Amino acid sequence: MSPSRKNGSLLPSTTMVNGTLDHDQAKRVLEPYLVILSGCDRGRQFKLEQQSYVIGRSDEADIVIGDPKISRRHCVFTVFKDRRILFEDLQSTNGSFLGGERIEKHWLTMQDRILAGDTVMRIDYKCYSEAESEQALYRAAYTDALTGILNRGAFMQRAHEEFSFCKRNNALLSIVMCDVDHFKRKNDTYGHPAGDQVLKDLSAILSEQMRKEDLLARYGGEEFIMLLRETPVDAAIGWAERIREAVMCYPFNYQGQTIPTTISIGVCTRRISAVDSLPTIIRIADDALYLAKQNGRNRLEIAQFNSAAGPR
Ligand SMILES: Nc1nc2c(ncn2[C@@H]2O[C@H](COP(=O)(O)OP(=O)(O)OP(=O)(O)O)[C@@H](O)[C@H]2O)c(=O)[nH]1
Repeated sequence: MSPSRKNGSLLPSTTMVNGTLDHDQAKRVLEPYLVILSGCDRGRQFKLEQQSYVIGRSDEADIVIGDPKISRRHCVFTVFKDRRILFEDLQSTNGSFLGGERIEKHWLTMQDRILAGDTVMRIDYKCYSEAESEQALYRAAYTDALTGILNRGAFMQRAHEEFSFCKRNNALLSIVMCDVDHFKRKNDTYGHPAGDQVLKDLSAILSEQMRKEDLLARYGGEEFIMLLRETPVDAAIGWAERIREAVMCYPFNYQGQTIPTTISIGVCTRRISAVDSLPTIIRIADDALYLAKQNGRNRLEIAQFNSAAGPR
């Protein structure tokens, strides 16, 4: 099956027997994918199954891109029945570009590379198995094998982009670190696989509580890190308190054994200025987490600042 050119777009063609596809053909059917070629989401790809996809930074977007230079609702890809795809910019702040020129509306071909913020994307037509093997490579590089959430390296890469944006815009940022209390004891009491199950369930609880536009990663063994965009300190505290309670009330269980679990949390909220650095903000959140441990665990501590230089 080779893609054929029609109405200016490259479309996949498929051979059908009696109007239907046999199993092998079905496996080779080419479907449209949105592929992210560069920027903080490089390597991600999304199968375009719906009629339209809004791309943006906010929770309301169908495809959320972490690039801080992308608008909350930046652009939309509309997939027509004949599989042609129309690109439209949604009056984004920084615009969308093709070949160096700002575009509002454009019928896409597979050669087109759209630039939005620092993100370059294009449409590709792939069969399921090809897309699956590429997704597997992406997962291995950017996600944690046990929990499926971002790994530390991928988190730092994205968090640095977000941090640079916050610096330029003097924006609010919250870093939340959390760590399972007495996790070694759980491994010792219930076994390592039970400990693994706790980590998987915990990451699912945290994921559920996150907005799509925020970041969650496994930072170390039983330590997780979250970056909350534009979140004032009261909202960050309320959110952290909710996850602490959600974890405390969750019936963690492994092979019939109940595993009571709590977490300690450190929160650092900061309006980011030119003097700030991401490692420092993370260290301060980690110090607050350490304090939460010292003060009895199953609690949260908030890092306090009295100057641009650091915490009180
Ligand atoms: N099951 C499991 N255990 C892990 C994993 N990664 C790290 N650990 C264990 O997590 C435990 C962390 O123990 P500590 O750093 O002593 O901390 P803790 O027992 O949680 O005590 P506090 O943090 O002070 O409440 C160690 O026993 C590690 O072996 C993992 O992927 N799976």
